Amino acid sequence: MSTESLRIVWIYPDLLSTYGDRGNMLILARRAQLRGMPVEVLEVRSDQRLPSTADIYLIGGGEDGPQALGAQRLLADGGLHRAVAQGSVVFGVCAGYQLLGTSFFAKGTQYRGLELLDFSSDRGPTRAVGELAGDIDARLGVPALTGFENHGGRTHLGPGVSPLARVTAGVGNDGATEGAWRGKLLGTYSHGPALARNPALADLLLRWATGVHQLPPLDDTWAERLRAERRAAVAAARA
Ligand SMILES: NC(=O)CC[C@H](N)C(=O)O
Repeated sequence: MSTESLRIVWIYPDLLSTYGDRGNMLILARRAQLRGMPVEVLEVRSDQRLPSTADIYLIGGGEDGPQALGAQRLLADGGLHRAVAQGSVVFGVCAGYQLLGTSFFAKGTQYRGLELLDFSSDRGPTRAVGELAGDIDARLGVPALTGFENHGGRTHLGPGVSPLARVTAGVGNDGATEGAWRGKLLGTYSHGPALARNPALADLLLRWATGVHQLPPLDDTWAERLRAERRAAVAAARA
């Protein structure tokens, strides 16, 4: 951790925050506080400089226009690249995931991404809308992914990244894999919000940020109920 407290930055809430993505910040802060960690949360708007010394950076989803603008601002700012070079954790959702790669499409135009992860995104034949589920890379030690997706993009992974999950319901990157990760950078198409629906993923980010490998367990009764309810909804939609 960079300072006494865990510093979480939410990047551009004015541009990138859909389908409950703000909940990711609330969940991370809460799960850290319940473990006795002091937390500082900073919301950085797109007209502000991005600090490069935070521990965790969150980027949410967005419409094509705000996504393109967000990527351009982040490239011009350079703060996120400096933070990544210093070992910060980054968690990107949907548009915030796509813009971590080399390129993406928005409103029919190809835009340069931040080139922090080895993948590119183009457009799919249809919009992917609905429940998204998958089995997460066993190396991450996190149970099955559950989320909600709504995107027109498809993402093609290069050899420099690993898929976050193998899809069991929905589309994710391309109908086979979902999300991507390398080092302490992780992206997903899951909204819902992703970290409320996948508390183990929130704890993975906290472990990466703090270097603490064993976090005290929390009472996840309500999260488990939500996960079971969503799993049942996916099964019912299939029946
Ligand atoms: N929900 C989102 O963030 C959408 C991302 C992107 N604009 C797409 O449609 O693929």
